[in-house]
This record gives sequence, structure tokens and C-alpha cells, in this order.
Amino acid sequence: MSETSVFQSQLRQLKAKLDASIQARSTLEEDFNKRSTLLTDFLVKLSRLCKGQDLELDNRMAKLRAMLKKSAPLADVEKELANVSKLLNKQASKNELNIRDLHQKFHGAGTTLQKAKGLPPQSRRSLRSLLTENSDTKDTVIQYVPQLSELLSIYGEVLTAKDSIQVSGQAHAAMQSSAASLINQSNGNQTEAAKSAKSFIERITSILSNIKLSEQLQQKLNHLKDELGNTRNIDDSLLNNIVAVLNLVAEDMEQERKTAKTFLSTLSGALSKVQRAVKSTLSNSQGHRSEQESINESLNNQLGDIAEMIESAPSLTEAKAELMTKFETITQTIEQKNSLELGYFEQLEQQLVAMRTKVSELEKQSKHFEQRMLEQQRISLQDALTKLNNRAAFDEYFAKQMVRFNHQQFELAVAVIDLDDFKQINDTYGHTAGDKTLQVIAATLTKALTKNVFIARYGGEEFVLVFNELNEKEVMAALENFRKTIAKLPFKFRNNKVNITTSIGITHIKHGDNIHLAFERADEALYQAKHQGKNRIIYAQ
Ligand SMILES: Nc1nc2c(ncn2[C@@H]2O[C@H](COP(=O)(O)OP(=O)(O)OP(=O)(O)O)[C@@H](O)[C@H]2O)c(=O)[nH]1
Repeated sequence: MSETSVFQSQLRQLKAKLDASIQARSTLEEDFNKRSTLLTDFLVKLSRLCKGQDLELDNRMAKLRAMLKKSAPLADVEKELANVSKLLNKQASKNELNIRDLHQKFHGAGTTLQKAKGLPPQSRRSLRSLLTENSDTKDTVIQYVPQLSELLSIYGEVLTAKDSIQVSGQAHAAMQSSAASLINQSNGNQTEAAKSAKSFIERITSILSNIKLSEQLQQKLNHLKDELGNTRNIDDSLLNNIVAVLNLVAEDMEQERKTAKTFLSTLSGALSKVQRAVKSTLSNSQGHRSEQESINESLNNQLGDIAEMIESAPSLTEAKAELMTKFETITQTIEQKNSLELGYFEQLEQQLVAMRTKVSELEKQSKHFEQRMLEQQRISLQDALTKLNNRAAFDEYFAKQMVRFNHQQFELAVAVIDLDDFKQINDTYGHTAGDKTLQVIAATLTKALTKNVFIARYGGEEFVLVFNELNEKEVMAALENFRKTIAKLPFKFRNNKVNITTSIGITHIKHGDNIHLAFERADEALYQAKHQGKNRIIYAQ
């Protein structure tokens, strides 16, 4: 083999080494891309989870999703991540402000009440500690504010009622001297007081039926409900019971706060960390790329020089000496390049491992919050007492069916069910017996009506049903079966057998109907059922 062909073969080997180096680098990049899909998947999930918080946030998230889908350059993704993180932060502070505002309103109502005259000392103390303990509670108070405010206002009314009963009792005692009239008057006062006590207790228990606390606190709440059911007078124990309820709700809020913290700020913080990781990977790889490019360029130049030199060398001996030095330089450059690749690979590995840990942490967090949000959503559409769908769920479902009906007509019917003389059950056997009755009715509804029906508690002792794809004969047969089952159920309160019946109004939706008209027609049919003697079903054409 001539010396020239030896050099040329060495040159080919050098070129092959260079190609292998370049190939190794592109494998590295592929690996990086593969791993970064982990981040992509997570961000897609995250953006779906945060949907609905804020219009700009939604838009940015959609943009981020689109960018990730079409594998936009990491630098652009990083910029968008920074924007989303900023918006999440902003949204978190906005939520906090709203909640704080509601919380202040609740606090305001409580403080006013605290100043009311005639507040029993024990209640005043409990109220004070309730307000102090919860002065910085701001996470889930929003959920309970309507019930708390109503309870506070009932508290105020009970207080006034208690005052006026005492004042009129004292005034009459001063004016009347005969013992008989004193007794009469005092009996009259007692009847009045018992009547208003009953109405307060009814209002409070129906609020309590709509509060759902954690399991342990719910038991305490049920206990208080029973105690309230046995209360007959407007006195300190009634006031103390209301404060005890407020305390339970407050305790539940505190427990919630501990577990939930602020979802958005947590996510935003975590997202910023991911963003920083992406950013540093990016700047490292950019720095590395320019170093690599300059090495590649110098290698190419050196190889070009050799080719030129071989062609123009005056003698082989001279060329050989020069080639030896050049090969040495080239070998050093390639080694430098390889060690650079290795360093970069290790660094990238470390960053990817860190990023993977962060992303899986985030995934865990977002899964947890997703479950919480689903649970909240389920609770917000469920009636706490009967576990049936609540009125909000009915409104949503019926509206959807009406849209479907208007698009393409089908057999769609709405029914309203009302318990007969339910007040008597409450009045005779207490609110707890009433609550149990409602639960039994709900369970019977679910058992007796299974085909193409949506069942909800509309409120109080009223239930609503929406039937799909069932004609008049079919719905009447289903309802008749339910009505008879209830009428035959052996209810027993305080050892007394009690029969409970239901009145039902039903109608099919007609062309040109709207939600309001259809519901009114079913309600009017229910009214007729009551009017004609109860325990019957009226179908409105
Ligand atoms: N136990 C209990 N009672 C409730 C609840 N919601 C409403 N009520 C009571 O339901 C009763 C409804 O009474 P009315 O509207 O007079 O009706 P009714 O006695 O059934 O009479 P008719 O409808 O004419 O048959 C009231 O006593 C309410 O306090 C609840 O969640 N639990």
C-alpha cells in the first residue's frame, strides 16, 4: 500500500470518527426529546385542570397546549410557562381576596351580634372565640357563608324574641295583681313562645340538612340536631345550640384549610420550578451547541487542510511529518469533543432526573386536587340529607333535556311529588322523624323507579322526576307503583304506626313548551291532586 493511500485511509477513519460523534449527539437530543414528553403530558393535564378559573389563563393554557402538541421550540415553551405561572399566581391572589371579602362579611355579622343586648355570657364567650379562631380562615369558608350568615341572623331573631318574651312577662306581672289572670297571661305567653321556638327550630334544622361536614363532625352535628328537635322554648339553651353549630362548621373549615391550603399558589410555585429547570437545560444546551459547532468547524478545517496538503505536498517525506502533527491535533480535538459530549450528557441526565422528580410530584399533587374538585362538584349537586340529586342538579339536567327535546322531539315528562301532611309528622314526632321519613321516601324512589328516570329532591318535602322515552301509560304505571309502595310502607314513630302518602303531578313536554311552562303544568296537576283528596296522581295534558 502506498503512503498516500495510507494517509487517505487514515483520513477516512478520522471522518468516520467525526460522523460517529455527530450521530452520538443526535441520539442524545432524541433522548432528551423523549423524556421531555413527560413534561408535555403533565402540562396538558394541568392546563385542563385549571380550566374555567380565568379567561386569559384559559387562553394561555390553550396556547401552551397547542405549542406542546406541535413540539414548539423549548425556548418558546419556557416563555409561555413563565406567563402561565404568573397568571396562576395572580388568580390565586384574586381568589384569596374574594374569599377574604366574604369572610369579612361573615365576621361583620358576627361582631354585630356579639354587641347585641341580652346575649347569654356563655354564648358571648363562644361567639368571641369563634370569631377569633377564624379571623384568618379563608380557604373554604366560601362554601358555608350563606348557611352561616342565615344562622347568625336567626340567632339575632331568637335573641330579640327571647328579650320580648321576658319584657312582656315582666310588664304583665307588674300590671296584673290577681293570681288567676297572672296564670292565664303566663300560659298565653308560653304558647306564643313555644310556637315561635318551633318555627326557629324548623328553620335551623332545614339549614342544617344542607350542611355536610366531615364524618366525625357530622355525627356531632346530628346530635345537635336531635337536641334542637327536643327544644321547646326560646331560651339560652337554644342560643347555645346555634353557637355550637357555628363552632362545628368553623372546626370543619379549619380542618379543610389544613388539608387544602391554596391550590393555585402551590401549583404556581411548582410550575415556576419546572420552568426554571427547562430554562437552565435550554441555556446549557445552547452554550454546548455553540461550543460543539466551533469544534466541528475546526475539525472540518483541519481535515480540509490535510486533503489540500496531500495534493500539493512537494515530497511525501515532508507531507508525512506535517501530517503526523496534524493528526495529533485532530485526535486531541476529537477527544476534547468526546469529553465535552460526555460532560454534557451527564449534566443533561441530572437535569432530566430532577425534572422527572418534579413532574411526578406535580402529577401527584394535581391528581389529589382533581379528586378534591370532583368530590366538591359531586357534593354541590347532591342533597345532603337524602343523597339524591339536588335542585341545582335537576335544573341542569332538565335544561339539557329541554335543549335535546327542542332539537329532536322525544317522550320527555316531568313529575312533582309532594308528601301529604308532612308537617304533622314533624309536629307530632319531631324533625328527626321527619328527616328519616324523607330518607326512606328517597330510597323508595330510587328502588321503585329505575327505568329512564332522573330523580332529585327539589327542596323541603318535594321531589322531582324527569322521565325519558316513556309514554303516558308507562310513566303513570311507574308512578302508581311508587305511590302504592309508599302508602303500604309500615312507618312507626314512638310505637305508633303511621301511614304516609304522596300526591303527584305529571305532564309530558309539548312542542312550544319551555322549562317554566312545563314545570308549572306539573305543579298545577300536583295542586289538583292535593285538592281532590291527596294520595293520588294527576296527569296534565
Ligand atoms: N324534617 C324535615 N322537615 C322539613 C324539611 N324541609 C321542610 N320540612 C317541613 O315540611 C313541612 C311542610 O309543610 P307544609 O308545606 O305545610 O305541607 P304538608 O304538611 O305536607 O301539607 P300538604 O302539602 O298540604 O299535604 C314543614 O313542616 C317544614 O318544616 C326537612 O329537611 N326536614
